[in-house]
Amino acid sequence: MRKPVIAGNWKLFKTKNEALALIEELAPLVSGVSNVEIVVAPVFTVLPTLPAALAGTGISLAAQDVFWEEEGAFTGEVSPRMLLDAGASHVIIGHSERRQYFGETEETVNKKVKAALKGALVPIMCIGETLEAREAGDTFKVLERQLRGGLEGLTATQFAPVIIAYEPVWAIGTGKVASDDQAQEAHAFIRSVVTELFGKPAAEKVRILYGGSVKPENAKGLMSRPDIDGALVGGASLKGSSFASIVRYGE
Ligand SMILES: O=C(CO)COP(=O)(O)O
Repeated sequence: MRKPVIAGNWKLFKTKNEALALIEELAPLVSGVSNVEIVVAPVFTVLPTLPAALAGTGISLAAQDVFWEEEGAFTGEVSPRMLLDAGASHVIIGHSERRQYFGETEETVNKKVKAALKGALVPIMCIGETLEAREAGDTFKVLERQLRGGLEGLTATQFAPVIIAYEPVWAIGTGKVASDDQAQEAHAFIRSVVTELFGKPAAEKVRILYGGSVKPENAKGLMSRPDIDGALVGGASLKGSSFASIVRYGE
């Protein structure tokens, strides 16, 4: 059995005090949840503020990006070691917003995934097709390219901690969630590519999260599909009540 992961990507929202207020609201609402892994991903500057507030809540901390070098003359970047130092255990890599606005490519995603693993961080590697690619019938082609590129050079053992997030770009922030069938179809395909790359045991173990307009109303339907092992939530993670409802989708 794969333990589901519900992760909140706060994107470019929440200052320190706003983040602390959100955790104060969220923590009691998810206390006692042990069948789901809960992760929140604030901006870099907020990371070191949260470990004290998260202690004993069972909620893990993720960064939204990472650089692949450990240290050096790389102005503006943050390394895996520094994320660990700030209290993060996970890191989102290759989000479509980074691919779209900040020149992230399969090659940079691959370097970041490898650096995160080497630095003992759990990578949450994001992939997903644009509307254009879906309409052209290229969804699987894009997903396969992003998977093979992002995971290139890893052994099955190295791959083991990786979490994959399928986020169709057309569903992000649009309110247009993928149907349960569309998401399941993509997730099953992703698992089949992981089987080819790393073998069946790795594919059976890997958690594949769905992201794109996940809300309390649609979480349960998505999560009931066999290959959907969690959610990467944007907008609905910014409020304690809605994020907690998604975490408690099964109740
Ligand atoms: O990009 C996302 C999470 O990483 C999804 O964002 P929304 O839930 O706001 O659509």
